[in-house]
Amino acid sequence: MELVLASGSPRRRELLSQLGLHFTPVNYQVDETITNCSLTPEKIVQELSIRKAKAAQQDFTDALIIGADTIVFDGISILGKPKDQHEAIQMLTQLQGKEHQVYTGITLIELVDGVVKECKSGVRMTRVWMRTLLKSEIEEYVLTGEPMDKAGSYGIQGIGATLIDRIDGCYFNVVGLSLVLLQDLFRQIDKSMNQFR
Ligand SMILES: Cc1cn([C@H]2C[C@H](O)[C@@H](COP(=O)(O)OP(=O)(O)OP(=O)(O)O)O2)c(=O)[nH]c1=O
Repeated sequence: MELVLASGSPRRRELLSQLGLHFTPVNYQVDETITNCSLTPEKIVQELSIRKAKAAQQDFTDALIIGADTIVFDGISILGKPKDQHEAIQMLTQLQGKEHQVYTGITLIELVDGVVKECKSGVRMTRVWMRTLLKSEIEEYVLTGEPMDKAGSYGIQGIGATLIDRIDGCYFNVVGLSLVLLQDLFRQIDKSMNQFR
């Protein structure tokens, strides 16, 4: 049985490697549109992590597939990755000087002989406090390019660290993959990470 990470995110790949796991990274185009506007942030990341894990199913027969999704919620709107620099500036203007929440959903699908044996999902939320930012600081940060592939338009693990006052909850959840949640999902389906080391 092989471990498959259905994600194009370099952060998620680094985090799995950090655990000493051997895995096959794959990246499929998944429709991330949410049509049901009444879905909670929890339900959205759960649903999208399921879609991402399912997309990889077609190419494997015996595998443990990981899918994940991260969004930012400030109590008003749900923020994904910005579509351009203008939107990144808008998001950071909205988030600065207050608290927001980062939600990451993870789904594990166990495939045996091409059939789904187990499918488990979980969600973690981390509270993040961003300091007050000057317009010029936001513009300078966006020009670094760092925000462009990140939910909420910042990366806590990079230059974005200088924008964050404090967090409450799992740091890795903000970066895109709560490792303690991943461990818990392995346990729920009676799998050990050691099998993939
Ligand atoms: C808030 C925040 C998000 N992020 C990243 C994590 C995710 O990679 C990304 C959110 O987008 P996602 O759609 O969750 O993931 P992705 O498009 O990067 O990869 P894939 O769908 O193929 O798995 O934002 C950071 O790296 N640092 C942060 O501080």
